[in-house]
Amino acid sequence: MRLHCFIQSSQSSHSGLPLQVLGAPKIGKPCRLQRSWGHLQVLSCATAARELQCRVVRRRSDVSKVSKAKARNYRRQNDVVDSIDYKSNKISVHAVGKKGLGVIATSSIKCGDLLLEEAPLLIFQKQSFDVLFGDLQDVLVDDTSFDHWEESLTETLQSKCDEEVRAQFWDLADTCCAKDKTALGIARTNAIGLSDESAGLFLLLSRFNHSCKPNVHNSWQEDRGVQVLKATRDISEGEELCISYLSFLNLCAPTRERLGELSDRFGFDCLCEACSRVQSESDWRRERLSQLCEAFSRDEARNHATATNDSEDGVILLRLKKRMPLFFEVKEEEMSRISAEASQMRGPNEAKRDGLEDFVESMNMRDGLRETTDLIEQEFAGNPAALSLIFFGAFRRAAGVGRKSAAKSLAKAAWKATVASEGSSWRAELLKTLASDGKP
Ligand SMILES: C[S@@+](CC[C@H](N)C(=O)[O-])C[C@H]1O[C@@H](n2cnc3c(N)ncnc32)[C@H](O)[C@@H]1O
Repeated sequence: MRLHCFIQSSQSSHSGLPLQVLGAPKIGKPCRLQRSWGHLQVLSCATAARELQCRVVRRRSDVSKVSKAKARNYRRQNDVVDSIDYKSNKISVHAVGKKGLGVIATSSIKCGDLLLEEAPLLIFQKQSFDVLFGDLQDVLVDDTSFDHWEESLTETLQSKCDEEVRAQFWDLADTCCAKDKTALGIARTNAIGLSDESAGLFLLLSRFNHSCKPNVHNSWQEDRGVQVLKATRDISEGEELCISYLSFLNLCAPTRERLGELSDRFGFDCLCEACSRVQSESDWRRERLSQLCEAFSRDEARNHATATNDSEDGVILLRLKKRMPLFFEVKEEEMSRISAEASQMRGPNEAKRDGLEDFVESMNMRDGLRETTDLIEQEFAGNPAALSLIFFGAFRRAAGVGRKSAAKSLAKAAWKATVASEGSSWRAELLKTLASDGKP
């Protein structure tokens, strides 16, 4: 059953979801998002899609006058492309063949260049996760729930967003619907996990397609309320800019598994270069990388793989984790604990015996790191976000067994890689401190 059919057949009425309006976070000024969310937050829409070095350029002067209905059909009537063109001297939205629209480099870009900082248009709270990330069939089973969400979202957009932002929202891709777009279909296609507790929808970030060999890294910086996008390698003018919809550990799965995951969770057959080329060598390298990753960041790998139980909540959480494009999945509180532990590093004899001996036995850290960084170079063009994950895992291991000077060097390497992939985030700041004196 298609989503649009379902809407037409539904008779239920809107019972109203709690909504909150927030002022838009100011880029550059720290702002902590409110915790007392309703199901859905709407940030001030006039300024919701703030970008750095990137302004919205309207190629068609009549787009802001496009009604919702027209906006829904806009892409069909106009054969895709160019309804709205977000342009800066570095990035621009264009048609990229079968993938629909995508983001293209309009000039050459250096590794570590900041491409975009964007605040979310919508923030969804945990209660929305099943409708956003659950199986489409399950969402369609309960028509009351579907209508409830559809009407709530539509009304929110209508009442809280100006016409221009509404047109941009309705212009986003909706891969759930065969015919007319729905607000929920757009949200399901474009919403992105921010944490275990929230997801967001971004107007420009939504135009970035996925690649299993991404050249852009996006990180959610909660203290500033923005997604920060940075180039993970040098990029030539005209190249498509792609993020990863999968976490790093999932990117290390063999091609067939990745294709299955992307098809199951996102409903598309991946056309990226990594999935299109001859796969055997790449699959071998990724398999080896995932073994090494697991050794370096054993805890995160375990959480990532098993952060579920048989409950529905557990399954949704696991799906969310798998689609969070975070390479560096460590919470702020956990980082504080780690840094506190690191500041009191104990000698090897006092080190905990919970598997660390196995680790030291089975792996020569230096050789392991060299092999890992070589593989990341070959498979992911030296992606600094992947490197930061590895160096941070190695730092934790070294700190855990009391190898203080190795731990400091690894914290320094993790700090540099984090700055390259995220900028001066709180994680980078903490790593910098750990690299200098081991204390937060
Ligand atoms: C968040 S949107 C990305 C922007 C979208 N292409 C557009 O036209 O607005 C996600 C959708 O883009 C398409 N897409 C993204 N990455 C892709 C890839 N690697 N291969 C094929 N399709 C892709 C899929 O249809 C997917 O559901």
